[in-house]
Amino acid sequence: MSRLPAGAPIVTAAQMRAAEEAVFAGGATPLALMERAGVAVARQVARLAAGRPILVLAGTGGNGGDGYAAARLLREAGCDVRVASLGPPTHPAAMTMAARWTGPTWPLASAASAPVVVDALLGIGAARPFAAEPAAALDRLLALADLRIAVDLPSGRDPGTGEGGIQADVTIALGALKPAHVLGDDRAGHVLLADLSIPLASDWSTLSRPTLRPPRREATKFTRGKLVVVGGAMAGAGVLAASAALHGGAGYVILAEPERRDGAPHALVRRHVADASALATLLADDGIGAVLVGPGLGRDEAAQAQLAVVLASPHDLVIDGDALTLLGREVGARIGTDRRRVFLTPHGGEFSRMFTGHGSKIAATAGAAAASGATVIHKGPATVIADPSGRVQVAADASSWLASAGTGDVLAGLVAARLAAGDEHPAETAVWLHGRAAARVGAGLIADAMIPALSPLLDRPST
Ligand SMILES: NC(=O)C1=CN([C@@H]2O[C@H](COP(=O)(O)OP(=O)(O)OC[C@H]3O[C@@H](n4cnc5c(N)ncnc54)[C@H](OP(=O)(O)O)[C@@H]3O)[C@@H](O)[C@H]2O)[C@@H](O)CC1
Ligand SMILES: [K+]
Repeated sequence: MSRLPAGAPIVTAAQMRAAEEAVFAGGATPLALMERAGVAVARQVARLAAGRPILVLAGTGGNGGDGYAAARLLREAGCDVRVASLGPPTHPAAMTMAARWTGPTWPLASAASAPVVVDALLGIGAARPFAAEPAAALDRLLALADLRIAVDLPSGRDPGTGEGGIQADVTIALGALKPAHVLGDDRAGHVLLADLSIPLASDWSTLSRPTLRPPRREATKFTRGKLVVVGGAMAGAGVLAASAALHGGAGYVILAEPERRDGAPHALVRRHVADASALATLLADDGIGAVLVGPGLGRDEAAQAQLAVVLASPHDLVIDGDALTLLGREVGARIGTDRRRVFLTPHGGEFSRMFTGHGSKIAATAGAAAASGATVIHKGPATVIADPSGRVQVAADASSWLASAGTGDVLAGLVAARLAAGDEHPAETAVWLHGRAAARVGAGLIADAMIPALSPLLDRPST
């Protein structure tokens, strides 16, 4: 997945159409808007084709209209362009664009391929799978291409969920990103966003770059963020989370462990907490900024008792791993968000054990946040962060090397550190730091290696 623009709105197909209607109500014509799309597509295709012959596959709707417009502009610019048509356009503006195209045109079934194929068959209006004949022609034409550029969406991809569609190398998103550009598999390839000057308002966006500031001059280790990480049966998970919290900006991190252990990092304050009542005593401290529970916790009775103590404490919470599974469907009833902030960090399996999600990953996560009153950080190739107010940010371009043991513990520690340190957007900052640290470590990363990569990011947030 490509590096997407930060803080870019993500809209549903319905929101996109409503935004277009508002532009038309303001006086622009559908033909003028389609021409803008054609200009944006032609510019990118010319750059990417770099002189190679181009075949534009044109559908019958608005997406096809964009294709005819781009084909004309590319031909006027001196490119070698042909069109393969799915059939006569039915969309009024597309009919005009097809009439303005005077270059060579073949039916899809009998067209020869080209090194660069531009897929302008279906965009947000894809209504059903292709019939057998166009599907076979499409397979043949795409198989012979060196570069496959999709206009707006890879044809057949569900705009809302990112499921299905042809395999593209590059997708030019028109006007705004849709969920299909950030969710699902890699079939959209490298996503480019073409600005068509369509005003948009959305609660959903790609992840924003965080504002990171050094500690205040008068800060102490305690005011910078005092965090308790509740460790459990798997000692390494707690240490990873606590270490990430230290390197992620918390001033004082206590790792509460069921057994006496020591070792690096020595800046970590280790407390032996033999049972739930000892944990309750430790948590009876107003100076605690946040508590993290879940990494390596286990799922036995002792874990249940620890979790109950954490939930009974008044502190802001980050709940991860086994603790999420222990909460299951009761999560909303048990966490109590009226007097504190709660952050849940499930991967897909944990999410489905807690919530009955509907619709796309974005919609399901937003629904989970609204239902539970917590901020939900739904991890995966696209990590969706939804808060109870309906605000959603999506981090879709993280390294696939993050699919590795312990990286979730690092993320949970980071969220907890930012929460304890008073960051206004702890989830967003943590996910951003996590993604950037992974990028710095690169191929073959292990979770331990991400931790030293975190601190430099606090100093140079723009890298
Ligand atoms: N957003 C913007 O601001 C702008 C958007 N613009 C562009 O408009 C696009 C949306 O246009 P759209 O609404 O006409 O839908 P689109 O994707 O062309 O598909 C509908 C057509 O495909 C057909 N069809 C459907 N399924 C099919 C199948 N399986 N097999 C075969 N045919 C099938 C369907 O036919 P029907 O179902 O009526 O038989 C209908 O003709 C958008 O993605 C963007 O590219 C720009 O022009 C301007 C600015
Ligand atoms: K397309």
